[in-house]
Amino acid sequence: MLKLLRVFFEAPGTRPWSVLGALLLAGVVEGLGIASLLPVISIAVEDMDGPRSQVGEIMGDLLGKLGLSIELGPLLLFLVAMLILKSLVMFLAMRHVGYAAANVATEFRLRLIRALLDVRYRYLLSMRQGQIANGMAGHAGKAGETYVSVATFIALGVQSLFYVAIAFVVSPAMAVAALVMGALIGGLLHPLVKLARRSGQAMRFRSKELMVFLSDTLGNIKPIKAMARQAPYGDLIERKAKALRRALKRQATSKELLVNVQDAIMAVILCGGFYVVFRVFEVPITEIIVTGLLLTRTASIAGKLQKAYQRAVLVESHYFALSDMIAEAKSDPEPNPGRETPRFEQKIRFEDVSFSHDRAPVVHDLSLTVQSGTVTVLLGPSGAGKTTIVDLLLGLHQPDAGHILVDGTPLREIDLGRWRRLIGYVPQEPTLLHSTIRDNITLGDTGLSDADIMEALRTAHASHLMDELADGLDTIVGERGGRLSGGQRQRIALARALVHRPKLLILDEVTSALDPASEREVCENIRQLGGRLTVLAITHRPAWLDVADEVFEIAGGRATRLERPEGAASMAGAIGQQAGEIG
Ligand SMILES: Nc1ncnc2c1ncn2[C@@H]1O[C@H](COP(=O)(O)OP(=O)(O)OP(=O)(O)O)[C@@H](O)[C@H]1O
Repeated sequence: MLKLLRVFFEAPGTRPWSVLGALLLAGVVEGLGIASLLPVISIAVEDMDGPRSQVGEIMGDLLGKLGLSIELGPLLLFLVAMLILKSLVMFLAMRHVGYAAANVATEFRLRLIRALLDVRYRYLLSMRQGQIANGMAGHAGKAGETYVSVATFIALGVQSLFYVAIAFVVSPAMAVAALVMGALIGGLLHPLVKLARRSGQAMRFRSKELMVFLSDTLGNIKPIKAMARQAPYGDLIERKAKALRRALKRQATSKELLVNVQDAIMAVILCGGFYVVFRVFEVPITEIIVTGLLLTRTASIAGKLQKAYQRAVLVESHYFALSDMIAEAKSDPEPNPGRETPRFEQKIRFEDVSFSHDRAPVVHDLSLTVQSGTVTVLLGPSGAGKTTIVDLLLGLHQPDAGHILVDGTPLREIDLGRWRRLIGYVPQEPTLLHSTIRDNITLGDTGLSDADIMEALRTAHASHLMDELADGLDTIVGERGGRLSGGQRQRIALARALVHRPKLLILDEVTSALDPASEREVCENIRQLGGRLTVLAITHRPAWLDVADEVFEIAGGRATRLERPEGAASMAGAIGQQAGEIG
């Protein structure tokens, strides 16, 4: 219960106190309306001369102060006015709850994205994309639902509190009896509520598992189809889907059990309670009718209250799973202790750098130098550690030993944000956003003009692409850039890396999907940037040889500088040999 109250008061993007204030106001107004029933009923049964209840007295005084006489017409008008006012306040409060639910889902999604943008890179590597997608889509939507259920539960709770309070004033004995009945119902249903909670958690776990798996499936659909593995793969999916189906069935059972057992228990307890109360206590006729009405209404609200609680319990695990996901990501932010501003005017130096992802070292006592304004190429067999070296230079990983120096300043003393803003980076498998070419190149930076974009596209040998596409820069590239060829995707990714005029351009197998002629042109364009741009390229492609000033072979965790005594031909041989090893 406390956990659910936390949802109401702590959910992001909501105003709990104003909602609570409106709910209380609605309760007061409704209470006044109901209390005005007492004199109405007294008049109806012509009981005005008999003993009047305390509430009847109070209402009489209040209506007198408002200038209303204790007559049926004005009393009914007052009752109707109060009930309409209550509906209006309730509408405003619950509409606010609906808006707040939309805020909760959106705010959670934004918080998760922001947390992931700032998290330590190693943490991101350990997360599965499907898990994140599930958090964004499934959990966030359900978190909004959780909020609505909790707020509805609180609204009904406030309403029933007012009913019970009035019942107390009208007939304390009946009110006590009602409370005892409520406690009995709650106590008897508690095990079923626990069961519903457990089945909700199991369903969430299974559904997350299946979502992650389905999202991975989409990433693997091409090889599955290419090798005609649909049938066995379909069986695998079915086994996982069956586990979710079992969890859903258990959830359906516990839900229906709760609803129907609740109705049965309530019927028994209410009838029994009424029998005892009416036999033991002699209650005036007006009080019997009013408290009867109040308690019937309270019982119906208690039923709704129970359902809202049950709904909240079923979906709360999504809310807390997402909160935990965000808290976990926030608890592992990327370290950035450095304060120095890098200039990068001379060189980058790796000095005896060692690093391991797990236990086995990937980079071991590695030393190499990248001179500013040159093109440096890293070669090496697959898995040799080339991408890891680049990741170390980007500050995504920290060396276990040794130093990376930028113009003599250790990278760990340099502010990583400022350092990375000097870098243009194209990863091995560039993935484009499902958006326009403009968005893909600027990544949301509105300070970049179309002229900047076109210049970057020219350097990436992709400006002619704009003439071929009907919508030019506004062309939507499709999911993961699926509407473009592999080579076109790489060129857009290259333009993205060049558009903010970096000082250091890092290219990880960037021309691997290009035809030799396009590759030569890209290399030549990059060569022409020489002097004001330093290029560090991972490649197996001989075309890079013509533009490389330095070539390092990465093997056994170390870098060996390849000499160029016989000129380009021997280097081409070396690169060709590397490419052969990879192929
Ligand atoms: N996140 C990681 N966790 C554990 N091991 C990793 C991780 N990333 C890479 N490795 C391992 O580190 C080694 C070097 O990987 P890296 O990607 O740097 O090689 P590479 O030379 O760039 O290979 P390729 O040419 O195939 O891209 C490999 O053995 C790889 O399995």
